[in-house]
Amino acid sequence: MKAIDSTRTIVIDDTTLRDGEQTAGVVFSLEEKKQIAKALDEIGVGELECGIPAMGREEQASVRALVDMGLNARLITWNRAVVSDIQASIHSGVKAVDISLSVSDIHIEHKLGKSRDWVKAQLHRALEFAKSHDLYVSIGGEDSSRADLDFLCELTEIGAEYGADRFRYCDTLGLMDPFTTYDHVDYLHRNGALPLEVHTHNDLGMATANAIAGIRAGADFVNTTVNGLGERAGNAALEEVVMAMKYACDRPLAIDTHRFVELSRLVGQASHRPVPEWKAVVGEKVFSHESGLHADGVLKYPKNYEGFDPSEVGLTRHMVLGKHSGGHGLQSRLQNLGVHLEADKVNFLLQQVRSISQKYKRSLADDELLNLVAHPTNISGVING
Ligand SMILES: CC(=O)SCCNC(=O)CCNC(=O)[C@H](O)C(C)(C)COP(=O)(O)OP(=O)(O)OC[C@H]1O[C@@H](n2cnc3c(N)ncnc32)[C@H](O)[C@@H]1OP(=O)(O)O
Ligand SMILES: O=C(O)CCC(=O)C(=O)O
Repeated sequence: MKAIDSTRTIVIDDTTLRDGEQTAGVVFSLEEKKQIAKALDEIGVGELECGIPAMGREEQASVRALVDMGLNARLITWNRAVVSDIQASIHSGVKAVDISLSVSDIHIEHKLGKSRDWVKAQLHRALEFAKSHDLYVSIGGEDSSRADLDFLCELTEIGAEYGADRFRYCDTLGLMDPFTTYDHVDYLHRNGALPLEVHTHNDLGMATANAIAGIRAGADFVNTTVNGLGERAGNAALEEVVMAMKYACDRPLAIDTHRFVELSRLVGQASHRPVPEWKAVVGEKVFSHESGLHADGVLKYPKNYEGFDPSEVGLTRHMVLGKHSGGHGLQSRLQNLGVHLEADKVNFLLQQVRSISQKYKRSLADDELLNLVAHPTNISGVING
């Protein structure tokens, strides 16, 4: 497995506004799209895949409105390998397009009803048109992970000949594991003729791992969505890929992570897909500590049980009292509340905390703890609600 060379520039192409909005039932208003685009741009995301102009006038107007914001990020649209789709993108004002074609035999036969030769000819036609309009082009290899890798290499050669800028390897159905993703992308990196982009889906829960594997194997562009929104089980989550690059790969990207939670909540609301409390990196409770040994460890030195500081992504730490608590965690909580008890009283209180937590199947609030300190033997009398 290769280390990620520090001289490589890895570009995030975030597709919250395209694949994210393709999530069944999700629609962003123009105002929401602008807020999301602005926030992504401000934190340093390099590219935004921002819509599908072929859908019609309203989508074109929203892409145009994003273009008019004058963001630093490159705006790119999704297009079939069809001249009229690309024309619609030009009409919307973007200077970069993803030109997508199904590349697996399954799709070529059973979706397009065509042949590999048709795919090559269609790509050629679309590229000639796009390049005659000076567009930056990523070739979108839909269903690449089920395609013949040598056919993909052939497509990159056609792409290079007609001026395409990169090839997007798509695990469209999210069927890959990181090891095979690595092997495929590595093969294309060594034998293909274009820089690579990876687009991974989460159907087997491996989108982020596969995105990282693709980068390790040589892809310089990676697709993400905020909260991992996207078709079916979603895409690789922006916040996960960025934090994994920093902490799993020792290769931080130039992204301001402090606004991840703000961005996550914005997209959660706009998509009507609230963010689960346990969502990796941005879930409200992913820095909550209840278990005795963990709480003790965190109180002594947070890095004992936290991979990074919660403030780095805009979260805060919660110390929770419940069934699994230990004496140090309880003592610390009491001290924060201005209560000082001897060790034997703390031990007794801890047993009461356990009983309450088990009986009511939850943790204890501060006022319940204070009530318990005042009335240590009256368990049912100290509980809220
Ligand atoms: C894996 C992905 O996420 S790819 C992105 C998919 N995103 C979307 O589909 C969302 C937006 N899509 C749309 O608004 C519409 O589907 C449109 C505007 C693109 C096309 O609409 P319609 O013309 O009504 O066609 P419809 O979607 O029903 O069918 C798709 C047609 O495009 C063809 N097609 C599909 N992909 C491609 C491609 N990459 N290149 C060329 N043709 C394609 C299909 O074979 C079918 O053609 P047919 O009519 O000859 O059978
Ligand atoms: O660019 C493409 O070809 C399709 C991208 C995509 O959304 C996918 O394959 O899942």
